[in-house]
Amino acid sequence: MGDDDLSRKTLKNLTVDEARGRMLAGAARLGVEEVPLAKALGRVLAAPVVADRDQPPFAASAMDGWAIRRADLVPGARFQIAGESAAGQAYGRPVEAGQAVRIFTGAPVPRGADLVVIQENATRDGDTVALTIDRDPPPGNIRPAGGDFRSGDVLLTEGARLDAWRLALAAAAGWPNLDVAVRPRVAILATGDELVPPGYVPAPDQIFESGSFALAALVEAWGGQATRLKAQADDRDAIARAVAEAQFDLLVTVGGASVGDHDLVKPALQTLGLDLRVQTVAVRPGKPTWFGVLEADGVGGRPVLGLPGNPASALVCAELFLRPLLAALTGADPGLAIETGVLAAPLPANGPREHWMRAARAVDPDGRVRVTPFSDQDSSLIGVFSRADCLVLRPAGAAAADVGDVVQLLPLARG
Ligand SMILES: Nc1nc2c(c(=O)[nH]1)N[C@H]1C(S)=C(S)[C@@H](COP(=O)(O)OP(=O)(O)OC[C@H]3O[C@@H](n4cnc5c(N)ncnc54)[C@H](O)[C@@H]3O)O[C@H]1N2
Ligand code: MOO
Repeated sequence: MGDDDLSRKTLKNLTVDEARGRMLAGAARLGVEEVPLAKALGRVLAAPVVADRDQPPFAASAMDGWAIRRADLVPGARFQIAGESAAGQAYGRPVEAGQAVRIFTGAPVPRGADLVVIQENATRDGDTVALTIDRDPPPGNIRPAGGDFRSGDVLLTEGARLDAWRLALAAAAGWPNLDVAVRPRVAILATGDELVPPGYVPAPDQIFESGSFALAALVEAWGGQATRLKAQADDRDAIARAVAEAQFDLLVTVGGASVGDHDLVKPALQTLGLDLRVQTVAVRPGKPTWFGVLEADGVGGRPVLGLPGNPASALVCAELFLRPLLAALTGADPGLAIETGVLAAPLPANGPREHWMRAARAVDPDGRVRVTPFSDQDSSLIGVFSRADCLVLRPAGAAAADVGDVVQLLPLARG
């Protein structure tokens, strides 16, 4: 067998890992741009965020009360009130022996003071205050300077996806703008004579197009900019024209991936110079999933992911392949966030294709995640998918499994 025959043969029936490896092989961050912090949600950091100041920048009071020198606190002690330290308005002088400074939560603790007595334990009388505590709070109700983070600390690393808490950390470190990966432009093309957009009147042999809506939503959630191209009929020239006119960094097609007479997406893209890298995958659902690179423009090639038309096939393979691709194109970790659970229902032995079953999770009173795969796993069922919150992995050739067996699962981010 020549090299060409060998490589062509091995494009078919690839394992999920092999297929993903081929898809990720040439995928790297597309570019970097600076965005204001308030616009950075969901973006992937292209440079670390480093603190250039301690937080808090001063020893700060954790409570509303009175700052004193701990050694002065003897039974029956009464203190001279020397002034006030509020958040944003520090008391400028040191606390002397026998003095107390009125202090509020978040305010700088004046030099000399090493204890804040909460105001519930104080009795003020004119210029003096009597203080008592029954229990000495170990850190003196004082938060040390740099207790949250210190100048020089790496707070967030390159490749981190910005969520609410990471944005708060960058803001707390004083960063108004962040360097982030450019969002890949992802064009989504549905194909099929039978498809009409929601809102149109379908002929009796037509159905409403749904795949591109779900895929666009996933692309946006996973850090890309989605454009839904106008769906095309099963027409090689029309498909090729639509792709040739579109602007994208990554093309995702849905439908027309299989071997039928009307499955024309690959042949259409081959007229545009498609270099096929994955032809089929040993996965259920989603066997006809394919991947290639459009090299017609001679600039290194733009990736194309071909998803099957069956909704469950398209959406399972989006999780397995599209999400990692988008991660790689933005410099984020392309790994799947696999978790484990125990089966709440028995499963039969699996066939030769790795099976990702639509399933629902629940947490036991004892804290174990129990997972129930839906009984009907047909790849056409949108209703089942809409009730799933995870995919259970059944490895190729897995033996029958019982209630209580541990399985791997991929959580779905539900709204
Ligand atoms: N002889 C064989 N037939 C089939 C094979 C095979 O290996 N040999 N594979 C089967 C598998 S597995 C799958 S999955 C499907 C997928 O094939 P296609 O990608 O070509 O999908 P279509 O034929 O275009 O559509 C399948 C199904 O999904 C509906 N569809 C398509 N696009 C959309 C959309 N955007 N929104 C909603 N629904 C969509 C379409 O109407 C069909 O019902 O092929 C098997 N056949
Ligand atoms: O792979 Mo198809 O997605 O089984 O129906």
